[in-house]
Amino acid sequence: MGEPLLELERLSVRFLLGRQAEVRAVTDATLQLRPGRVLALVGESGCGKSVLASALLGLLPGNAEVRGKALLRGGTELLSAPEQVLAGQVRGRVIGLVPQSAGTHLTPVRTARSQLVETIRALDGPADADALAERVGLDPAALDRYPHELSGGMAQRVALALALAGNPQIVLADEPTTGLDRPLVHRTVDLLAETATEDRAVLMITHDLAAARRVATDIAVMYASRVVEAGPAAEVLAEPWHPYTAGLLAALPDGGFRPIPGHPPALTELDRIEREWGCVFCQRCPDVPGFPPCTGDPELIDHGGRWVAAHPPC
Ligand SMILES: Nc1ncnc2c1ncn2[C@@H]1O[C@H](COP(=O)(O)OP(=O)(O)OP(=O)(O)O)[C@@H](O)[C@H]1O
Ligand code: NI
Repeated sequence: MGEPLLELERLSVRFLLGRQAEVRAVTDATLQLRPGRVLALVGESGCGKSVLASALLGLLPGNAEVRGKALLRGGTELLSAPEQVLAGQVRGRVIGLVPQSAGTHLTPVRTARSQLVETIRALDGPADADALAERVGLDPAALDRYPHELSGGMAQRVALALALAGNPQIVLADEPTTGLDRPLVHRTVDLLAETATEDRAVLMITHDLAAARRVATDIAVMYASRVVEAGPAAEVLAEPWHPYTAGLLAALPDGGFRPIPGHPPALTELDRIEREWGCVFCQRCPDVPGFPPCTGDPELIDHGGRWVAAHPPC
């Protein structure tokens, strides 16, 4: 496997809310994104996925406290890089973003083409608008439409073309399939997966485990700010080691529609919960039978390329 394009080392984000209240949104996230790979970052709403993405792009609000490292191949450390570097060298050029609800990010009064051409120009992109359209499976003639004239699937393709305009090595897609019907979910994630090539990787943030199963080569499962399990997607999804991953799978239609009882803890309570219980999932853990007891250690441990916290394989 190639050298990682992006390596996160203990990336942590806290939001300071005043009066000593803190939201622990991301805790010690350690991940590698390698060329040719599609890494799905999955987990329930509110577990910290989008905050992690915003941290990489330098788009967090002023009350965020960020720790750890996010190293790009070539040496740039994103978390300490000045805004000038992120704006001029990283966003769009090394990391292309496919935003949630793609259509709403397009300017309504201009054609898709004029927006794509402008983006290509601003990023000194190597491909022209028609070539980018072809690459994402869009008829170049559709670029001459206004956003309201594009179907949901076309708008997704335009968004992906915009993300690819600066020929980035990393495509970061935050919930690219929200609000789409199943066939369109499939088309969108397939298209994303196709952009992962020998020199490019995709980081796909989603709570849609079925979409992740369809295209991800690697998966990282987040719960209450922490990555609790990570590894090759096929292995993790066929035989999860963490009871939370198992719980997510059981909640899928083909897993029997059995949602995990209870709710994730409030992110303001995580410090206390970890002091008391060791692991943030323990309060819901006993509800998943058939797993060895929790060690109470929230650290993600590497077992030969598969990573799991608190629940080592037996
Ligand atoms: N500026 C902020 N100040 C305080 N808390 C914040 C701020 N931004 C986000 N949060 C909190 O951080 C937590 C993680 O949010 P995040 O958006 O990363 O979740 P997510 O996993 O992406 O969920 P979803 O699937 O709903 O997008 C949430 O509890 C959210 O309320
Ligand atoms: Ni546990």
